Amino acid sequence: MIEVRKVNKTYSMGKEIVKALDDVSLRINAGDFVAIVGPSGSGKSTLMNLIGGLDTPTEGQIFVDGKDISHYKDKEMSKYRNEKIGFVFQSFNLENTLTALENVMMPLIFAGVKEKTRKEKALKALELVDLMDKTKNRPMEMSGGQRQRVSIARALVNDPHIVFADEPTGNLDSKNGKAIMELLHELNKKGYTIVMVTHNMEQAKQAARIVSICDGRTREVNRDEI
Ligand SMILES: Nc1ncnc2c1ncn2[C@@H]1O[C@H](COP(=O)(O)OP(=O)(O)OP(=O)(O)O)[C@@H](O)[C@H]1O
Repeated sequence: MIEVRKVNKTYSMGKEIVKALDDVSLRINAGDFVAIVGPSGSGKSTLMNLIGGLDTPTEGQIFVDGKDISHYKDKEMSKYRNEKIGFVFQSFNLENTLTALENVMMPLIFAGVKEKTRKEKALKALELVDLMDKTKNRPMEMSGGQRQRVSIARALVNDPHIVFADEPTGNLDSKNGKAIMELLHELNKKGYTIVMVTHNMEQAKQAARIVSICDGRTREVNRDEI
C-alpha cells in the first residue's frame, strides 16, 4: 500500500547539511500496526512527514497505492492528506472554540462534504471512540484522554487509508495512555492501518511491527531486541 523507496532527506542549515533520512526503504501494508522508535533527532518525524504528505523527499520515491507522491505539488498533496491520511498528535491539536462534534466534522468541511453527511459521519466516528456522551463538550470541558479520543475520531472521519499517531499518549497519564493504546489496537483489529511514533518501549512491543531509526537509517527489529 505504501512503499518508501531509497529515500533521502537533507536539510541545509547555512553551510551545514543535515541528513535526516539516509537511504530509507520501507513497506507498509494494509492492516499493519507499525511502531517507529528511535532517539531524539533520529528522523522519526521526518519519515512521518514524508509519508503523510507534509514534506517531500530530497531523493527517492514514495508510492501510495501505486502512485508516486514524492513530486506532488501543494494542491495534490493536500488532497492526498485529506483523503488518505488521518493524523493524531501528542498535543491533540483541537480547536478550543469548537465542540467535539464540530472538531470531528472539520476535515469533512475541507473535503466539501454536505452538512447532513458531515454530521452523520462525525457521529459515527465519535461512536467508534466511545464518546457519544461528549459530542457537545468543548476541549476544555474534557479530560486529556477524552480529548485524544476526539482527535482520533477526527483522524478517522474521512475513512483514511492510514492513521499516523505521533506520540499519541505523550501528554496522558498512564491510565489514559493505556486506554488510548487499547483503542488504537481495537481500531487496527477493525482494519485500520496504524503507524505510531513512540518513545515508550512497552507500547512499541505491542505493535505487530517495530521499525527502529538511528541517524536517519531504518531497521526492522524484533520485540526482544528492544
Ligand atoms: N526543518 C528542518 N530544518 C533543518 N533541520 C531539520 C528540520 N527538521 C528536522 N531537522 C533535523 O533532522 C534530523 C531529524 O529530525 P526529526 O525531527 O525527524 O527527528 P525525531 O526523531 O522526530 O526527533 P524527536 O524524537 O526529538 O521528535 C535532526 O537532526 C533535526 O535537527
